[in-house]
Amino acid sequence: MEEIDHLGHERSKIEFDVEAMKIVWAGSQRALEVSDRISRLVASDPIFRKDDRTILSRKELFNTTLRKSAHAWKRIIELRLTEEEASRLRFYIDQPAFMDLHWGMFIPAIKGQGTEEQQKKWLPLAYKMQIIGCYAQTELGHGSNVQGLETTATFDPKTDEFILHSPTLTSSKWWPGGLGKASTHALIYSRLITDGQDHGVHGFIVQLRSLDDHLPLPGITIGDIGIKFGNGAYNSMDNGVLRFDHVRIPRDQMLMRVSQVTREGKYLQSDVPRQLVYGTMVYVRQTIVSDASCALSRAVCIATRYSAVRRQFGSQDGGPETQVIDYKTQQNRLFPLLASAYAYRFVGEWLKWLYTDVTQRLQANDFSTLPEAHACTAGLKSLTTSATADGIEECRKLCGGHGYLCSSGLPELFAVYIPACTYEGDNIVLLLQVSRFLMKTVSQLGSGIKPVGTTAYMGQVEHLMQCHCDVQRAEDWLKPSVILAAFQARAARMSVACAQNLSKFSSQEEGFAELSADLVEAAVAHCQLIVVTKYIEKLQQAIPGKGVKEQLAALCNIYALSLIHKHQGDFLANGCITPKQASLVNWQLRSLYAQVRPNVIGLVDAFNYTDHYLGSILGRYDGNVYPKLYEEAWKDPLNDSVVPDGYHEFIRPMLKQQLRTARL
Ligand SMILES: CCCCC/C=C\C/C=C/C/C=C\C/C=C\C/C=C\CC/C=C/C(=O)SCCNC(=O)CCNC(=O)[C@H](O)C(C)(C)COP(=O)(O)OP(=O)(O)OC[C@H]1O[C@@H](n2cnc3c(N)ncnc32)[C@H](O)[C@@H]1OP(=O)(O)O
Ligand SMILES: Cc1cc2nc3c(=O)[nH]c(=O)nc-3n(C[C@H](O)[C@H](O)[C@H](O)COP(=O)(O)OP(=O)(O)OC[C@H]3O[C@@H](n4cnc5c(N)ncnc54)[C@H](O)[C@@H]3O)c2cc1C
Repeated sequence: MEEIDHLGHERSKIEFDVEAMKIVWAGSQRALEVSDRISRLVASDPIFRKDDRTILSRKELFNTTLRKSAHAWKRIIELRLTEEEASRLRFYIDQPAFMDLHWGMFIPAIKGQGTEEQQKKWLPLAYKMQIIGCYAQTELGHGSNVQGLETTATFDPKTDEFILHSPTLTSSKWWPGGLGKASTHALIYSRLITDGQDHGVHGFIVQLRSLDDHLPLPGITIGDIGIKFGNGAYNSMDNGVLRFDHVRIPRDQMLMRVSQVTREGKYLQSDVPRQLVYGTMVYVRQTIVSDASCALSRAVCIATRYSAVRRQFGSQDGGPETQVIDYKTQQNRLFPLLASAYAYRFVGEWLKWLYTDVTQRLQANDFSTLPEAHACTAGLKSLTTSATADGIEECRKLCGGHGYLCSSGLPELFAVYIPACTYEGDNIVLLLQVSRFLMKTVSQLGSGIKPVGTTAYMGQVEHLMQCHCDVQRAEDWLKPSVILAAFQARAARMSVACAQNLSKFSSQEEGFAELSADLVEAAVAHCQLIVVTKYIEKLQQAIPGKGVKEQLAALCNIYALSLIHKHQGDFLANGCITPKQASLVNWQLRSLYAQVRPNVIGLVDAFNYTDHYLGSILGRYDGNVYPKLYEEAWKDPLNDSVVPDGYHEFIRPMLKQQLRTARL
């Protein structure tokens, strides 16, 4: 049967080169080729099917995780996939699994915190999957406050061993992914005690399960922590609980790049900063920013295609009703999310560069950029995941009732995504780290230390405190210099106001506690400025392809102006813009929406997602929504029988009872 493209009319209107945009989104021609090839490989392999995920029991679901992971690993070896291809394979399989923590945290932690000797011993085993590792930091009683962890690792000089122990219930490790059922080893974060002295939290490699029969080793109690939010979703992951009862490990299993314990039990600290113990979190937070663009773009792709298919009201003379995407309210909700997906893509690319740069510097013992790398990864992780979680839910609402069906793909996407606001650092806790960094920057302004990198704008603080926005007409809001000046003035004024208010308290800590809500808002303003700046810098590069740069520029303006509109309270209260200028923002936004409207299907096609990856009937590439929704409904297990299983036991007696009552 001939396939009809129900979105063909939309595609015929596109004014830019979609293939060229695909390259921009993927990062390079080669990255697009890899992505395209691997996504098709996954889509065509029945073991990677995922359409039944929301109706599987927890055990069945976990079993598919094991099957998919083992099959993926087999394919990686058979096809000799490169690291980049393997990571694409993981992405398109699209099921959280213990492998994520093994490759995403266990291995990076050994690389970042292990000595050369330790890396030589453990990495080959981990790379060949002869051991499976997880990252066990969080405890039942403490997650955000890492310094508050209670697990102890006490050195015993008699045997040259550490004794791992969980002294209280709240010291039980709780949450680590892969810990519950799959991992054989863990990187355990615990307090190091030598000679009765507590040296704070350090990392230790600990074997948990036998490599022969997978049973827990003596002294170890271990299991899964239970069902999490939503059907399917993150329940494919075995987040675990773990307790130690005086478990002994050799001394050389403490990761010793940052500090060491000698054979005699002496504690030594190298000149590497203590914060490197937190280095793996910096690495993962950076990856989470790029992941945000993927999750948001996926939801936006579904909502955009469906909004072009869906029609409500407005039929003239019996003609078709209006496509819901043509309602200005729909555009005002959807297009800023589309723009955000592109914005997070570009800031994610930049953050990856920043992380690579700081890693190279660390290897050369240059620690100067570590505080900025920490602030940027923490802040952007927080900003992008919060906006993405809200954005996915908005996309569900943009799809009306059908968005609530699991077959829309949106409920599972939302459920799997929202913990990103919590894991790798609660978003508020992370923004408070950014605000500490900002307050330090402001306090050093008079001391001759020139702010650099993402805080360089603070160097012009005197100008930023009194400058006036130059906008007279709506089109003036299209000038990058005008947008940047407004965002810089807002961020600087909010930070300076916080610093001034902090100085009114007798202690810094008291001030921080009291003003934390304002400090968080200042941190958000700073992070939004980073995203806007990096997008504008991206547009200064050569971007080939007919109309591609124009579309990206329109989206950049939508991103920035929709933020000014949303946060106009900040901009107005701090005198960065006038009420008249705020209203011109809306005029300009409407005109930008009209400019991108014919191109939105092209802009989501450029993500190059397969129907398998999208996992959504509403987001199908061909827009053939209604017949497929109808077909899908009949596949529900409830429809296996015409009369439901409980009819004779429950419904029939009720009906008969009513009949008898009625006769009475
Ligand atoms: C089948 C295919 C196979 C192939 C597969 C291939 C690839 C797969 C790859 C997979 C995917 C890749 C990656 C993804 C992996 C996983 C992601 C998915 C799931 C997520 C799993 C979740 C894991 C976790 O959640 S782990 C636990 C995370 N926990 C936290 O984040 C805790 C948050 N708390 C903290 O970070 C800290 O406690 C704190 C809040 C920062 C406070 O710390 P404290 O020491 O008390 O600090 P302060 O006193 O405030 O500060 C002291 C000083 O230090 C500075 N600081 C703080 N942190 C850092 C840091 N990280 N780096 C540098 N500096 C830091 C701070 O600013 C201060 O500085 P100052 O003294 O100058 O002011
Ligand atoms: C799906 C998932 C997977 C995870 N995987 C892992 C893993 O693999 N390994 C691992 O070690 N951990 C893992 N975690 C744990 C995760 O890292 C922690 O849950 C996270 O760091 C938040 O810590 P918490 O749970 O202690 O939250 P809490 O700190 O208890 O937060 C509770 C509330 O208190 C607020 N709050 C806390 N401190 C402050 C403060 N100083 N100022 C203002 N407000 C504050 C928070 O904003 C939040 O609203 C995972 C968690 C989840 C949900």
